[in-house]
Amino acid sequence: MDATPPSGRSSVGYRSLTSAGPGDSGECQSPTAAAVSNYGSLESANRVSLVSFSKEEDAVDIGVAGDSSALANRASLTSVGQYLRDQLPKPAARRTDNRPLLSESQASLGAASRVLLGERSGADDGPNSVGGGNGANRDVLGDHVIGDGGCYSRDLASSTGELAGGAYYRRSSCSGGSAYSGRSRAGSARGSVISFRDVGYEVSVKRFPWSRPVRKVVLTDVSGLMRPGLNAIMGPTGCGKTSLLDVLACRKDPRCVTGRVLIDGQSPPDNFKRVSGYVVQDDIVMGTLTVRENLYFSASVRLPGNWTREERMQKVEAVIAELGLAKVADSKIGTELIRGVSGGERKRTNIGMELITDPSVLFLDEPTTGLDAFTAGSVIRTMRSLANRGRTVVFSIHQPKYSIYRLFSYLTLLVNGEVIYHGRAGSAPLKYFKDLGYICDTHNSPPDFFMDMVHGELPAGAAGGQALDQADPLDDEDVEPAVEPDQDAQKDQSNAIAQHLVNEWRRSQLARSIERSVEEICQGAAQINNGGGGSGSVQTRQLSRRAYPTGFGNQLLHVSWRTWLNLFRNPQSSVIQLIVYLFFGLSIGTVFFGLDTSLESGIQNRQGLFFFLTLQMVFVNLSAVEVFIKERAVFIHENSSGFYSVLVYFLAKILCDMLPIKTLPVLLFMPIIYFMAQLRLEAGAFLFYQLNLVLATCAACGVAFFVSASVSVFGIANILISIMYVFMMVFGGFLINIASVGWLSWCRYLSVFYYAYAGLSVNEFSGMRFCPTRPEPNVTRTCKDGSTVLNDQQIPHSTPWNLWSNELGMFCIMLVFLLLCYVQLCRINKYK
Ligand SMILES: Nc1ncnc2c1ncn2[C@@H]1O[C@H](COP(=O)(O)OP(=O)(O)OP(=O)(O)O)[C@@H](O)[C@H]1O
Repeated sequence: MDATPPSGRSSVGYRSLTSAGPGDSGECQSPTAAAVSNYGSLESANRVSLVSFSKEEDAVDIGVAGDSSALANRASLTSVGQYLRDQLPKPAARRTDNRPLLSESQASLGAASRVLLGERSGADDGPNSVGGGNGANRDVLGDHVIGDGGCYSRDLASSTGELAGGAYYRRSSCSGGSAYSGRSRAGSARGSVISFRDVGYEVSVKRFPWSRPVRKVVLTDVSGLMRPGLNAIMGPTGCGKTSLLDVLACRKDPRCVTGRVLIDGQSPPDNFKRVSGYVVQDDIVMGTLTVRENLYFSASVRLPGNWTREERMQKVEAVIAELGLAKVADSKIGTELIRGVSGGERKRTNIGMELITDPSVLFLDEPTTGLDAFTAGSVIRTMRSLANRGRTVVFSIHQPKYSIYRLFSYLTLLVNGEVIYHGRAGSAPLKYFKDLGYICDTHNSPPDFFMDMVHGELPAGAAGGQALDQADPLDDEDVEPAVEPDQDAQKDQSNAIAQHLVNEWRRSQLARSIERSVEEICQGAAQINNGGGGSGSVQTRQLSRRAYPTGFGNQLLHVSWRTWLNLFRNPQSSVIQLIVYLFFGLSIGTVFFGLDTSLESGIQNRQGLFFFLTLQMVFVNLSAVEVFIKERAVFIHENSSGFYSVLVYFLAKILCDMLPIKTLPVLLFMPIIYFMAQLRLEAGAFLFYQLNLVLATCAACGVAFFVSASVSVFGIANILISIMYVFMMVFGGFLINIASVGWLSWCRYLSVFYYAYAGLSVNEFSGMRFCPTRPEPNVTRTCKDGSTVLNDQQIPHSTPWNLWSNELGMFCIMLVFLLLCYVQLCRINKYK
């Protein structure tokens, strides 16, 4: 075939896949890739990879064989001794666990030497090993036999007590050794192997809230392995990429998931979400904080409590260096108002937040979405370098450009929730599809080819087994004429092709081999469980009980610190609130200036003033409904990832948001009104006035917090809080005489307005006397006591309890709604 790129066209990026070579049968394939795509020839793959790749990036064409060869290459470039030293865990400054350091070193040394020597670990595979079993398995997971995969085989066996090196297993497994007890340097994590069998995911969908739920199948019988390296999940939009990623990351509601997911051959521990890294699609770092501050926050709450501040800082610096963020480390991330770091740097900071714990597995949901091509490339290269250091990186991606695709180690292609390919990336899938009669045009990028294929948009011939590269398909005569597509026919065709590809995959040797391997892993897991659990499962149970890496006090300190910093650096809303209070104080003080005790105006003006005061104290809290809605995504992610407990987050909001932000303006500016209006000039009465207003605003804020924690949509929350406040206002006692509403009069006890207004009235009117100052002809008017005014309004006032019961009422409303708010925060669905 003629593999020469057409002149004048950019083909540099495709060169490695388009060159002819041994085993090349016409599709986009390089000699090295072609050699390795023959799954049976593992040794030859190693040999080729060892001599072929001088650049780390090139190694990806052959998947893990490439990874291991890259490691070996590096080793040969430096020196074997140095390489081995690099692979060994560095002695910790102070041990925090009682695991034997020596056995860790021995395990790693063994692993490293096997990589260097190219030893096939099948030789010492245990009965449960991935690489063990029949030849077909060995072919499929041949890549597994070397390096990390080989470690896995030994690790699984070690957990049954057959081999030494259990410490290694515990560290690399998702039971979280690295997260809680390891003090490894950045990048020293060992990737776990995720095996999944017959995974299904179904959701109930309602067209309208009142409709009957309809079951929607999102994933069907998905099986496979995610190994150390860069594991991409690709497919057309809506095919279930994110769903599969979430199922593997244990972030989907288990009630909707069927099948089995194992981490390093064992069931994921309860705290798997906390020991693995998960980077959500939308960036959720605090925009007002710098890159370093965000990372330090993660280090403060996610690293074990016995780490010193210096050690945490070192870890942060290591992550900054690892992700190439040094130049922007002290720049703010950015908000709508603050211009911050670039999109790629923001994404890398998100990744860094997860890398702080050295997770053995890192999940990323569409990490390139919203980024330009260059930035997307730099993010994937960052992920690639993390994978090169031994991590298992699993991510969903839509349709990357070629230069990104060539960095993938493994590829999972989904269509309509089913697998059509799972295995090495590079040229291997092209060969697989070519065998099915779908040929990648020499000008086409593999990701584009996959999408065209599943959508039935391959040019005639390419889907029929004929190579298009006999003639240049971009010659004018060969360019297909633009035809208006028939949407329905196209959809039918694409569904038919998708079904055909799914059937072919199920029938394929590759799929069966992978299934057998996964089956063996599952059986191994069953044996471990039947045998009372290996050391790994014991570790898992212990870590499951220990919910958070740091204590309550430490979490509260750092979450409060971040909340404060956020408020301090984003002062607009608090400053506006202060200005509103100042304006309100001065304007109301001016209007009600120097209230007298005349019968004509003294009573009415005081009642009007108390009405406005109460109104202001309650309705100023309308803005508080956004508190939990705005941070909902951050809270869900951080809480489910084990940053802090719900109680810590809740208390931090009360201590740093509600108390200072709500009470300070009241204490500062409401005395203006008191003294301008010349209310009762007694210290006790003044202090009671302040207390009354503070409690009123806190109770109203409690109601707003409850609504904010219950609803995720700001518009709905706004309507709900308005309705609740208006309901309370109706029973406040100043718009309607409470006694006149009959049996509904009990509703006043649910009203902040009622308590606040009654408290102010009793405080002011008790003991006062209002007398006529302007005589009116033919009318005899007498003075009126304050107690008569209160009696007229059905406000009890005869005992001190009548006064203080209003404060207690507001305190109880605040407490009840805050408790309900806490319950709602706990109830928020933490599954995606
Ligand atoms: N909780 C859910 N409720 C209803 N439908 C859901 C739910 N989760 C997933 N789906 C549906 O399942 C399908 C697959 O969703 P998923 O987000 O996994 O796809 P995707 O391949 O990641 O899509 P995209 O590339 O557009 O992000 C979609 O049609 C989606 O609407």
